Amino acid sequence: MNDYEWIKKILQKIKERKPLIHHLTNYVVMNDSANITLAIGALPIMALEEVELDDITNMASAVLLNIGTLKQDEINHMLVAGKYANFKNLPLILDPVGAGASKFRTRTAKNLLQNLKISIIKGNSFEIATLIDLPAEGIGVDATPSNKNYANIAKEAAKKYRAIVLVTGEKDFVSDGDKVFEIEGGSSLMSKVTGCGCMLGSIVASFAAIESDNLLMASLGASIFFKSVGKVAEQRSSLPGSFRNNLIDSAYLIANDEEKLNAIWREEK
Ligand SMILES: Nc1ncnc2c1ncn2[C@@H]1O[C@H](COP(=O)(O)OP(=O)(O)OP(=O)(O)O)[C@@H](O)[C@H]1O
Ligand SMILES: Cc1ncsc1CCO
Repeated sequence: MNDYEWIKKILQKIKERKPLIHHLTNYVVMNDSANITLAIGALPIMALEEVELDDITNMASAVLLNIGTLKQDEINHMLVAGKYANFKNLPLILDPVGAGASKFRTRTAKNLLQNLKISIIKGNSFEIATLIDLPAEGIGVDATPSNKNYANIAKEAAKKYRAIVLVTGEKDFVSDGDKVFEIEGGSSLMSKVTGCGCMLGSIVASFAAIESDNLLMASLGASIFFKSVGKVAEQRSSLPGSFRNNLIDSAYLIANDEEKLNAIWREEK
Protein backbone atom coordinates (compact mmCIF):
# COMPACT_ATOMS: atom_id res chain seq x y z
CA MET A 1 0.00 0.00 0.00
CA ASN A 2 1.46 3.43 -0.82
CA ASP A 3 0.09 6.80 0.30
CA TYR A 4 -1.86 7.25 -2.90
CA GLU A 5 -3.85 4.02 -2.79
CA TRP A 6 -7.01 6.10 -2.22
CA ILE A 7 -6.46 7.97 -5.51
CA LYS A 8 -6.11 4.69 -7.38
CA LYS A 9 -9.41 3.60 -5.87
CA ILE A 10 -11.12 6.75 -7.13
CA LEU A 11 -9.64 6.21 -10.62
CA GLN A 12 -10.79 2.59 -10.56
CA LYS A 13 -14.35 3.63 -9.63
CA ILE A 14 -14.38 6.26 -12.38
CA LYS A 15 -13.55 3.52 -14.90
CA GLU A 16 -16.21 1.21 -13.48
CA ARG A 17 -19.02 3.76 -13.15
CA LYS A 18 -18.21 6.07 -16.09
CA PRO A 19 -19.87 9.14 -14.51
CA LEU A 20 -21.37 11.63 -16.95
CA ILE A 21 -19.88 15.07 -16.42
CA HIS A 22 -22.04 17.92 -17.66
CA HIS A 23 -19.82 20.78 -18.79
CA LEU A 24 -21.00 24.31 -19.44
CA THR A 25 -17.61 25.54 -20.50
CA ASN A 26 -15.64 27.81 -22.80
CA TYR A 27 -15.10 27.12 -26.48
CA VAL A 28 -11.33 27.72 -26.28
CA VAL A 29 -10.75 24.50 -24.35
CA MET A 30 -14.00 22.53 -24.77
CA ASN A 31 -12.46 19.81 -26.92
CA ASP A 32 -9.48 19.25 -24.61
CA SER A 33 -11.86 19.13 -21.64
CA ALA A 34 -13.93 16.43 -23.34
CA ASN A 35 -10.85 14.39 -24.22
CA ILE A 36 -9.20 14.55 -20.81
CA THR A 37 -12.51 13.46 -19.25
CA LEU A 38 -12.66 10.47 -21.59
CA ALA A 39 -8.99 9.70 -20.99
CA ILE A 40 -9.61 8.99 -17.31
CA GLY A 41 -12.73 6.92 -18.02
CA ALA A 42 -15.53 9.42 -17.30
CA LEU A 43 -17.97 10.68 -19.95
CA PRO A 44 -18.20 14.33 -20.99
CA ILE A 45 -21.25 16.11 -22.30
CA MET A 46 -21.43 19.77 -23.22
CA ALA A 47 -24.97 21.21 -23.27
CA LEU A 48 -26.13 24.80 -23.04
CA GLU A 49 -29.68 24.64 -24.37
CA GLU A 50 -32.14 25.30 -21.57
CA VAL A 51 -34.85 22.91 -22.76
CA GLU A 52 -32.53 19.91 -22.48
CA LEU A 53 -31.00 20.80 -19.11
CA ASP A 54 -33.41 18.65 -17.08
CA ASP A 55 -32.73 15.54 -19.21
CA ILE A 56 -28.98 16.06 -19.12
CA THR A 57 -28.89 16.75 -15.39
CA ASN A 58 -30.94 13.62 -14.76
CA MET A 59 -28.15 11.52 -16.25
CA ALA A 60 -25.21 13.53 -14.93
CA SER A 61 -23.10 12.77 -11.85
CA ALA A 62 -21.46 16.21 -11.60
CA VAL A 63 -21.87 19.63 -13.22
CA LEU A 64 -19.00 21.98 -14.12
CA LEU A 65 -19.62 25.69 -14.73
CA ASN A 66 -16.70 27.47 -16.47
CA ILE A 67 -17.22 31.13 -17.37
CA GLY A 68 -14.25 31.36 -19.80
CA THR A 69 -16.25 32.57 -22.82
CA LEU A 70 -19.61 33.21 -21.18
CA LYS A 71 -21.92 35.87 -22.66
CA GLN A 72 -24.47 37.96 -20.79
CA ASP A 73 -27.42 36.11 -22.35
CA GLU A 74 -25.95 32.73 -21.32
CA ILE A 75 -25.68 33.49 -17.61
CA ASN A 76 -29.24 32.33 -17.08
CA HIS A 77 -28.37 28.92 -18.62
CA MET A 78 -25.66 28.50 -16.01
CA LEU A 79 -28.07 29.50 -13.25
CA VAL A 80 -30.70 27.03 -14.47
CA ALA A 81 -28.16 24.20 -14.90
CA GLY A 82 -26.80 24.99 -11.43
CA LYS A 83 -30.28 24.93 -9.88
CA TYR A 84 -30.94 21.52 -11.44
CA ALA A 85 -27.63 20.27 -10.05
CA ASN A 86 -28.46 21.66 -6.60
CA PHE A 87 -31.93 20.11 -6.75
CA LYS A 88 -30.40 16.73 -7.56
CA ASN A 89 -27.66 17.25 -4.97
CA LEU A 90 -24.92 16.79 -7.54
CA PRO A 91 -21.43 18.15 -6.98
CA LEU A 92 -21.39 21.58 -8.64
CA ILE A 93 -17.98 22.93 -9.60
CA LEU A 94 -17.26 26.55 -10.54
CA ASP A 95 -14.23 27.68 -12.57
CA PRO A 96 -14.35 31.49 -12.38
CA VAL A 97 -12.08 31.97 -15.43
CA GLY A 98 -10.88 35.55 -15.69
CA ALA A 99 -12.55 36.79 -12.50
CA GLY A 100 -10.68 40.01 -11.78
CA ALA A 101 -9.80 40.60 -15.46
CA SER A 102 -13.13 42.33 -16.16
CA LYS A 103 -15.98 43.64 -14.03
CA PHE A 104 -18.36 41.39 -16.00
CA ARG A 105 -16.43 38.23 -15.07
CA THR A 106 -16.03 39.21 -11.41
CA ARG A 107 -19.72 40.10 -11.15
CA THR A 108 -20.81 36.92 -12.92
CA ALA A 109 -18.65 34.62 -10.78
CA LYS A 110 -19.99 36.27 -7.61
CA ASN A 111 -23.55 36.10 -8.92
CA LEU A 112 -23.24 32.33 -9.49
CA LEU A 113 -21.74 31.91 -6.01
CA GLN A 114 -24.55 33.93 -4.47
CA ASN A 115 -27.40 32.14 -6.21
CA LEU A 116 -26.17 28.56 -6.30
CA LYS A 117 -24.77 26.11 -3.79
CA ILE A 118 -21.33 25.67 -5.34
CA SER A 119 -19.49 22.63 -3.92
CA ILE A 120 -15.98 23.28 -5.27
CA ILE A 121 -14.39 26.47 -6.60
CA LYS A 122 -11.28 25.88 -8.73
CA GLY A 123 -9.29 28.79 -10.07
CA ASN A 124 -5.84 30.32 -10.29
CA SER A 125 -4.57 32.51 -7.44
CA PHE A 126 -5.67 35.76 -9.07
CA GLU A 127 -9.21 34.51 -9.71
CA ILE A 128 -9.67 33.17 -6.19
CA ALA A 129 -8.11 36.29 -4.62
CA THR A 130 -10.61 38.37 -6.60
CA LEU A 131 -13.50 36.41 -5.11
CA ILE A 132 -12.39 37.48 -1.63
CA ASP A 133 -11.80 41.07 -2.79
CA LEU A 134 -8.00 41.09 -2.49
CA PRO A 135 -6.19 43.70 -4.59
CA ALA A 136 -4.03 42.67 -7.58
CA GLU A 137 -0.60 43.54 -8.96
CA GLY A 138 0.07 43.70 -12.72
CA ILE A 139 -2.48 43.61 -15.50
CA GLY A 140 -4.46 41.15 -17.60
CA VAL A 141 -3.22 37.58 -17.66
CA ASP A 142 -0.03 38.55 -15.82
CA ALA A 143 -1.90 39.87 -12.81
CA THR A 144 -1.23 38.19 -9.48
CA PRO A 145 -2.71 38.87 -6.06
CA SER A 146 -0.63 41.35 -4.07
CA ASN A 147 -0.96 38.93 -1.16
CA LYS A 148 1.10 35.84 -2.02
CA ASN A 149 -0.10 33.72 0.87
CA TYR A 150 -1.99 31.33 -1.40
CA ALA A 151 -2.70 28.87 1.39
CA ASN A 152 -4.51 31.61 3.26
CA ILE A 153 -6.33 32.77 0.12
CA ALA A 154 -7.63 29.21 -0.37
CA LYS A 155 -8.71 29.01 3.26
CA GLU A 156 -10.44 32.41 3.35
CA ALA A 157 -12.30 31.77 0.09
CA ALA A 158 -13.43 28.37 1.35
CA LYS A 159 -14.72 29.96 4.56
CA LYS A 160 -16.46 32.80 2.76
CA TYR A 161 -18.26 30.61 0.22
CA ARG A 162 -18.62 27.46 2.38
CA ALA A 163 -17.08 25.45 -0.42
CA ILE A 164 -13.94 23.46 -1.10
CA VAL A 165 -11.44 25.76 -2.79
CA LEU A 166 -8.62 24.65 -5.10
CA VAL A 167 -6.10 27.37 -5.95
CA THR A 168 -3.83 26.41 -8.87
CA GLY A 169 -0.36 27.52 -9.94
CA GLU A 170 3.20 26.28 -9.61
CA LYS A 171 1.91 24.81 -6.37
CA ASP A 172 -1.76 24.03 -5.79
CA PHE A 173 -3.60 24.64 -2.51
CA VAL A 174 -6.78 22.89 -1.44
CA SER A 175 -8.85 23.98 1.55
CA ASP A 176 -12.18 23.32 3.21
CA GLY A 177 -11.86 26.52 5.27
CA ASP A 178 -10.14 24.67 8.08
CA LYS A 179 -7.39 22.43 6.73
CA VAL A 180 -5.12 23.48 3.83
CA PHE A 181 -3.13 21.06 1.66
CA GLU A 182 -0.21 22.15 -0.52
CA ILE A 183 0.48 20.14 -3.67
CA GLU A 184 3.76 20.37 -5.57
CA GLY A 185 4.84 18.88 -8.88
CA GLY A 186 3.55 19.19 -12.41
CA SER A 187 5.47 20.97 -15.14
CA SER A 188 6.21 24.58 -16.05
CA LEU A 189 4.89 23.70 -19.54
CA MET A 190 1.43 23.57 -17.96
CA SER A 191 1.47 27.37 -17.95
CA LYS A 192 2.43 27.42 -21.68
CA VAL A 193 -0.66 25.53 -22.84
CA THR A 194 -4.03 27.20 -22.56
CA GLY A 195 -6.70 25.36 -20.67
CA CYS A 196 -4.71 23.27 -18.19
CA GLY A 197 -6.85 24.83 -15.47
CA CYS A 198 -10.03 24.04 -17.40
CA MET A 199 -8.89 20.44 -17.95
CA LEU A 200 -8.20 20.14 -14.24
CA GLY A 201 -11.80 21.30 -13.71
CA SER A 202 -13.01 18.26 -15.68
CA ILE A 203 -10.85 15.98 -13.55
CA VAL A 204 -12.05 17.60 -10.32
CA ALA A 205 -15.66 17.10 -11.47
CA SER A 206 -14.98 13.44 -12.35
CA PHE A 207 -13.34 12.79 -8.97
CA ALA A 208 -16.19 14.64 -7.20
CA ALA A 209 -18.77 12.50 -9.03
CA ILE A 210 -17.25 9.42 -7.39
CA GLU A 211 -16.23 10.92 -4.06
CA SER A 212 -19.32 13.09 -3.55
CA ASP A 213 -19.27 12.51 0.23
CA ASN A 214 -15.74 13.83 0.56
CA LEU A 215 -15.17 16.70 -1.82
CA LEU A 216 -12.01 17.80 -0.02
CA MET A 217 -10.34 14.48 -0.86
CA ALA A 218 -11.83 14.55 -4.37
CA SER A 219 -10.23 17.95 -5.01
CA LEU A 220 -6.94 16.97 -3.40
CA GLY A 221 -6.82 13.71 -5.37
CA ALA A 222 -7.58 15.49 -8.64
CA SER A 223 -4.81 18.04 -8.01
CA ILE A 224 -2.23 15.33 -7.17
CA PHE A 225 -3.32 13.26 -10.16
CA PHE A 226 -3.09 16.16 -12.64
CA LYS A 227 0.30 17.27 -11.30
CA SER A 228 1.47 13.71 -12.07
CA VAL A 229 -0.09 13.92 -15.53
CA GLY A 230 1.91 17.11 -16.20
CA LYS A 231 5.11 15.44 -15.07
CA VAL A 232 4.66 12.40 -17.29
CA ALA A 233 3.64 14.60 -20.25
CA GLU A 234 6.86 16.58 -19.80
CA GLN A 235 8.91 13.37 -19.88
CA ARG A 236 7.29 12.59 -23.23
CA SER A 237 7.56 16.05 -24.83
CA SER A 238 9.40 19.33 -24.35
CA LEU A 239 7.38 21.72 -26.53
CA PRO A 240 3.89 23.12 -25.88
CA GLY A 241 2.10 21.58 -28.90
CA SER A 242 3.17 18.01 -28.28
CA PHE A 243 2.91 18.60 -24.52
CA ARG A 244 -0.78 19.39 -24.98
CA ASN A 245 -1.44 16.07 -26.73
CA ASN A 246 0.72 14.30 -24.22
CA LEU A 247 -1.40 15.61 -21.36
CA ILE A 248 -4.30 13.59 -22.72
CA ASP A 249 -2.12 10.54 -23.45
CA SER A 250 -0.50 10.74 -20.01
CA ALA A 251 -3.84 11.05 -18.24
CA TYR A 252 -4.95 7.92 -20.08
CA LEU A 253 -1.68 6.08 -19.39
CA ILE A 254 -1.53 6.71 -15.69
CA ALA A 255 -5.25 6.23 -15.13
CA ASN A 256 -4.94 2.81 -16.77
CA ASP A 257 -1.51 1.66 -15.68
CA GLU A 258 -1.11 1.01 -12.00
CA GLU A 259 2.62 0.35 -12.40
CA LYS A 260 3.12 3.73 -14.03
CA LEU A 261 1.30 5.40 -11.13
CA ASN A 262 3.36 3.48 -8.57
CA ALA A 263 6.59 4.47 -10.32
CA ILE A 264 5.73 8.19 -10.45
CA TRP A 265 4.58 8.34 -6.88
CA ARG A 266 7.53 6.29 -5.62
CA GLU A 267 9.83 8.85 -7.29
CA GLU A 268 8.00 11.72 -5.62
CA LYS A 269 8.42 10.43 -2.08
N1 LIG B 1 4.64 26.60 -13.30
C1 LIG B 1 3.91 25.50 -13.04
N2 LIG B 1 4.52 24.41 -12.52
C2 LIG B 1 3.80 23.29 -12.25
N3 LIG B 1 2.46 23.17 -12.46
C3 LIG B 1 1.80 24.23 -12.97
C4 LIG B 1 2.48 25.46 -13.28
N4 LIG B 1 1.57 26.34 -13.76
C5 LIG B 1 0.39 25.70 -13.76
N5 LIG B 1 0.51 24.44 -13.28
C6 LIG B 1 -0.56 23.44 -13.16
O1 LIG B 1 -1.39 23.61 -14.31
C7 LIG B 1 -2.77 23.49 -13.98
C8 LIG B 1 -3.49 24.79 -14.31
O2 LIG B 1 -3.06 25.79 -13.43
P1 LIG B 1 -3.11 27.34 -13.81
O3 LIG B 1 -2.94 28.09 -12.53
O4 LIG B 1 -2.17 27.63 -14.92
O5 LIG B 1 -4.62 27.44 -14.29
P2 LIG B 1 -5.37 28.56 -15.12
O6 LIG B 1 -4.64 29.87 -15.03
O7 LIG B 1 -6.78 28.54 -14.68
O8 LIG B 1 -5.24 27.95 -16.58
P3 LIG B 1 -6.19 28.14 -17.86
O9 LIG B 1 -7.00 29.39 -17.66
O10 LIG B 1 -5.25 28.21 -19.02
O11 LIG B 1 -7.06 26.93 -17.93
C9 LIG B 1 -2.79 23.11 -12.51
O12 LIG B 1 -2.83 21.71 -12.42
C10 LIG B 1 -1.46 23.64 -11.96
O13 LIG B 1 -1.05 22.88 -10.85
C1 LIG C 1 -7.66 31.94 -23.30
C2 LIG C 1 -9.05 31.84 -22.81
N1 LIG C 1 -9.91 32.88 -22.94
C3 LIG C 1 -11.11 32.62 -22.45
S1 LIG C 1 -11.26 31.06 -21.82
C4 LIG C 1 -9.65 30.72 -22.21
C5 LIG C 1 -9.05 29.39 -21.94
C6 LIG C 1 -8.27 29.35 -20.68
O1 LIG C 1 -9.00 29.51 -19.55
